[in-house]
This record gives sequence, structure tokens and C-alpha cells, in this order.
Amino acid sequence: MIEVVGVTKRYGAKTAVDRLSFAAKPGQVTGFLGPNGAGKSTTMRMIIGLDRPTEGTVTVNGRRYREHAAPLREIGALLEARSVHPGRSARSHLLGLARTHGIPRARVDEVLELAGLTAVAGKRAGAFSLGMGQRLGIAAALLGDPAVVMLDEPVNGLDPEGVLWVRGLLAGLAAEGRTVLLSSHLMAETALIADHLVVVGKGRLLADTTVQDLINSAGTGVRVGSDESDRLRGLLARPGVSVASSADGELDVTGMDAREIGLLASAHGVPLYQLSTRTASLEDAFMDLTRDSVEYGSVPA
Ligand SMILES: Nc1ncnc2c1ncn2[C@@H]1O[C@H](COP(=O)(O)OP(=O)(O)OP(=O)(O)O)[C@@H](O)[C@H]1O
Repeated sequence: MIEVVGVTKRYGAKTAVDRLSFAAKPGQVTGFLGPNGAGKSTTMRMIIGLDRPTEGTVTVNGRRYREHAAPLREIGALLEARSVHPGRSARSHLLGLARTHGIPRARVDEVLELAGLTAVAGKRAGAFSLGMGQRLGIAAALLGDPAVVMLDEPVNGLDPEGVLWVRGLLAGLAAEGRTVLLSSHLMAETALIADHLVVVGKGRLLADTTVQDLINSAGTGVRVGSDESDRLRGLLARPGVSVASSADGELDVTGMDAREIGLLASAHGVPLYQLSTRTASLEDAFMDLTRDSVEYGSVPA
């Protein structure tokens, strides 16, 4: 279990994390989402004691990171900037880590196998592709057989087979009852892996929810096209129904489903050329949620 309680992190005048609270629970994959600069990496650094909160507390399995006697056995982490000596082989890198924690040699071979790196275990890590480097980072995170696994952008640089491998691996870790936290700025990708979502923007909590609830909260609507849209608009003017015009003159209706609208139009002889239910995609839901907290948004054309 990871618990972040009332955490603020300031760097001089910059507030990177702002009164943030959430928990990542055992048996679940929790997706930690937010646009660039939202404070995800800062929060993850505080979870593993690389940074101290200005205010608030962060605990892993009930204790601060530095209070654990063998932290690698409590939480395994892959952070983006993790460095591996380029001249060392994957195996010697992992053996070095294992030695500092009294982890048996056999476990190094196990995680090499798990990460699909056995065949290249003797190669210099400096010659690794980005994807192989990610696999090595994940292998290192799993070395101590930790109850909590935290990965910053784990699918970054992985090919489709690698992405599937990460998905399966994380689902398996959660099914074993472990706590899994992964960060991303890709909502759709995260929704395929995560059970629960924590969304942040400008350091603040924007949502702490399940994937399904987030889609539902973004709402669904019906797009209706008619050459007699003014008449249709009049017919739709009733309590609980809202009608907006789309850029190309069609109507976006909420509060009535497609069938009800079709029957109403038909009963009044209003011809329709389009009637379609629009389910907000996850990316739409994410954009809606984070619109006001994107630091470096692109200017619309
Ligand atoms: N050491 C630091 N000194 C000053 N500002 C910092 C420092 N570390 C992070 N920040 C600022 O804090 C904010 C949050 O950064 P952070 O890297 O945690 O965001 P992020 O959500 O991980 O973003 P990304 O998705 O781009 O990795 C940013 O505005 C960043 O510039």
C-alpha cells in the first residue's frame, strides 16, 4: 500500500505538488495520470525517499521509505532517470543491487528470465535499446520480490510485444495481491492496464476514480443532423434536455437517447440525416479533466 497524505512539494516559488492525497491499494493496478509537469515524477520521488515533502507524509506499507530496513524488499521502483553504468552487463548490474540487499544470486537469474533478458544478460547495458533498458529497469524493480511495485512510464520505448508483456506482468503482480502504481500521460494505454485511476494536474488531485466512472462522468450525447434543425430544436426544448449546435450545424443533445429523439422527429415529420450516440472516449474524458491544468498546451490552429 502506498499512502500519500496532504503532500505539498515546493521548489522555491514553484509548487510542484499541491496538497495531494491518494492511496494505491494492494491487489490493484493504479494508474497515475497527468499532463507534462503535473507532479507525477516528483510524487514518485517522494514515495521512494529521493525527495522530501515540504508538507504532508508519504508511506509505503505503513512506514516512510527510509524507515524500512530493506527498502528494495518493500517497494521496487523504476523511475525514468534510473541510471545503469553503461559498461556493466545487465547481470552484473542486478548482482550489484542484489548484493547490497542480501538477495540470493538465483533471484537475479529469475528476474532476468521474467524480463526476457536471459539471452542478453552478459551484454553491456550501454549497448541496450531503450526498450531493453526499460526491461532491465523493471527487472531491477522486481529483484527484491516487493509487495509494492512503482513504475514511471513503463511502456515508454517498448515495442507492441513489450507493451503486451508489461500489461500481462502488471496484471499478474496485482493478481498476486501486490500494489502496483504506474504513471503515464497516455489515458487510453493506462485504461487497458489499470483498475483505478488517480489523475493530477498542476500538482493537484483532479480525480480518484475507476476507469468506468471516469467515462460515465464525461457523459454521452447524441449527434443529430437535420435540414430542419430549428424545428427540431423547438421539439427538443423540454426539461432535462440540453441542445448545443456543433461547428457544422448539427445538434448535440444530452438528456434523451437516440431512440427517443428518432421517434420524436418521426412523429413530427422532421427528416433526419444523422442520428448517432457519441460515447466520450477516454482521451476526451482526460482532456476535459485536465484542460485547465495543462502547462504547455499547444495553441489551437
Ligand atoms: N528539482 C526541481 N526544481 C524546480 N522545479 C522542479 C523540480 N522538479 C520538478 N520541478 C517542477 O515541478 C513540476 C512538476 O514536475 P514533475 O516532473 O513532477 O511532473 P510530471 O508530471 O512527472 O511531468 P512529466 O510527465 O513531464 O514527466 C514541473 O513544473 C517541474 O518543472
